Amino acid sequence: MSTPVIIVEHGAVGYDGRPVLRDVSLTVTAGEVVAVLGANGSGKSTLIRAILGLVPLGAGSITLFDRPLRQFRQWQRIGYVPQRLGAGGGVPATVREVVASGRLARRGVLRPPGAADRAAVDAALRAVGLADRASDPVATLSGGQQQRTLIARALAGQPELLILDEPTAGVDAASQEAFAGALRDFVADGGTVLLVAHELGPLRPVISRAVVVHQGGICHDGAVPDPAGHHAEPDHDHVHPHGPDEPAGLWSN
Ligand SMILES: Nc1ncnc2c1ncn2[C@@H]1O[C@H](COP(=O)(O)OP(=O)(O)OP(=O)(O)O)[C@@H](O)[C@H]1O
Repeated sequence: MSTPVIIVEHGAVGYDGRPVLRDVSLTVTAGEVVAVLGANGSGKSTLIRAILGLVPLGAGSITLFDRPLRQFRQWQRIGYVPQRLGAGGGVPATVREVVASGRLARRGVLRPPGAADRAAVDAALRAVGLADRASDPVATLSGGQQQRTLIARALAGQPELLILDEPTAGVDAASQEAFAGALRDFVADGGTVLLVAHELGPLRPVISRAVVVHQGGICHDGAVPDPAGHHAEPDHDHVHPHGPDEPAGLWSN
């Protein structure tokens, strides 16, 4: 039996007293790539935000790397890529600077970057195919390349677990392929992945298991459903009702 990395037991989460997740149980073990699927507003993002401690559990429990979430402090073991780049536009950061910011949790803010930091940033840029854009301002990149920059930022921290919220939504085909390759390498090196997805596309062969969130619970946990399933269809109508509440701290620190 593989080592559990995430355990959610009977988790319930709501906003302003309105339940979104009622009874969710999920275990992700080391080396898995688990896709969280489900209709718009079913609570996929809420599930991963709860796992990251960004929204409180109303009931149940979450364990990360054998530690109750409440006591978990080793956030450098987890790389998180939120759904959107979010506010903060206008900051003329280069791709390298953004990716290098993924090292901060490891090296501390006051210590200058060393050879290991530079090597990790270079490796992350190569993994997502952006080494040649390292000196360019992020704002000059396409949406897909910006998303790849965020993924490289998470990889640069050399996490053991990557949590990604719709990493390929609205992303060009080349970026999706680059991302699938980066994920494959990450898992080959012993990493574990939990990601929210709508269309799996090139990711499909990398996914080892799918869970489908429906009506506050998990209605499927197993093989990746057929693409004919409504949430996996490429032309599935998908809108983003999210407000400006994406956790800026995890992006900007
Ligand atoms: N911060 C919040 N405050 C209040 N309600 C919220 C908040 N975040 C999400 N919700 C609501 O909770 C429900 C689940 O949202 P969530 O973002 O988890 O769904 P999702 O499955 O990720 O959706 P999508 O596929 O559209 O990204 C939705 O009805 C949403 O409007």
